[in-house]
This record gives sequence, C-alpha cells and structure tokens, in this order.
Amino acid sequence: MDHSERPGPFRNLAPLVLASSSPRRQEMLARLGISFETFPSEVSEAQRPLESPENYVCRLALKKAQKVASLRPRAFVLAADTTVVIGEKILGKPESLQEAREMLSMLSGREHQVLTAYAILGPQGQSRGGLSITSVVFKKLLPEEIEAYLRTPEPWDKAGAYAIQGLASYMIRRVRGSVSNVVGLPLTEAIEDLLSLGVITYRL
Ligand SMILES: Cc1cn([C@H]2C[C@H](O)[C@@H](COP(=O)(O)OP(=O)(O)OP(=O)(O)O)O2)c(=O)[nH]c1=O
Repeated sequence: MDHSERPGPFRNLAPLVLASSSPRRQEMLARLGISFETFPSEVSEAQRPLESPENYVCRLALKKAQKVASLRPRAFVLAADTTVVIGEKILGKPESLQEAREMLSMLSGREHQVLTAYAILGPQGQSRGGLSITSVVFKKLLPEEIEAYLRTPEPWDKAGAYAIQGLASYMIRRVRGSVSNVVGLPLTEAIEDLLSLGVITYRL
C-alpha cells in the first residue's frame, strides 16, 4: 500500500518502506508528511531462554528490518518492536480474553516499562536504530472496570492489552519517557535518524 503525501513538517528525499502492519506506526509517520510503502514483515518470535527483554525487542526489530530489506533492496527500511515489561514478565499481544484480563490485572496499580526497539537499514548498508524505554503507572483497576474495557475492541493487537492513546488513557496516572514509544515508535529518535540518513528533510 502506498501512503500518499499529506501536509506535514517533513518530505521524503528517498523511498522508505515501513516493515510493519501496525496501524499506529503507519499513522504516526503519515501524519508527519512522510510517505512510505507498507510491507509487513510477518516476523513473530518467542523470547529465547535467558534473553533479556532489551535484547529480545532489539533482535526482533532488526530481524523485521532485515527480512523486508532483502525484499526491497533499493529502499530504506524501518521496523520496530514493542513490548511491555512488568517485574520479570514480558507482555506481548494477548491471544485470548483470559490472557488480556490477566495482563490488565497485572498492570493494575503498578508501574511497568514499555520497550520499543527500532531499526533502519539503507540500500548502501546504512544502519541505525535504538531502544527506548518508557515507564507507565496504572491506577488501580476495579474488576468491573477491566471487564468493561475487555468488551471494547481496544486490547487486541496491543502489547500489554491496552492503548495509551485510546480508551485506556484515563487509567494512566503517570508516564515518564516518550509517549510515541508506547504507541509503537520512539518518534524523536527515529526522525533524527531518518533526517541524518537523508531519507527525509523539512518541508519548507
Ligand atoms: C502499550 C501499547 C502498545 N500498542 C501497540 C503498538 C504495537 O502496534 C503493538 C505491539 O506489537 P508489535 O509486535 O510491536 O508490532 P505489530 O505486531 O503491531 O506490528 P509489526 O510487527 O508488523 O510491526 O502494541 C499501542 O498501540 N498502544 C499502547 O499503549
């Protein structure tokens, strides 16, 4: 799918492929005026034994970018991976209602970290990327509050079974760090890299 250019503070100097099926990542870039082709990587993998959450998200972001870069060798490719970490546990996207319920109960009244790693690969072997960590504090959730939220479509397809940018915004007491990072892409860092690689420039 091609995203036609929208008015925004940036324009492209080089073709960009977003290796992601995440509508949030697509929307965040498109809003800024950046055009890109969407090419979902369809890479999904379990954490390896003893692998830290940091290494896990970085490995997946790079793997997604590498897979799509091999199929689109003339473009810059951007990929990312987001996960929620609470205590020793990693929360990905829930696969059942019960799992989503358990995730929200775990997050209730506590602080957790949202990790997003991104990777950018270029046609001449350029490579950039990074890891961004945001701390999020949830208010204490009543059981009926969790049940009511589970009746909305929002928990699906989101790491940790919630969307900070959506109906769950009222559940969040405090955020420390990048908000766009929680939504799936640390925009400040990713934009700096796209500018320095000459993929985008300011629209003046
Ligand atoms: C915590 C949180 C996550 N999310 C989303 C961002 C990501 O899309 C998703 C985490 O899933 P990811 O596995 O990072 O990405 P994805 O499967 O959606 O897309 P792809 O692998 O093709 O790039 O959770 C929110 O939208 N809001 C939130 O508050």
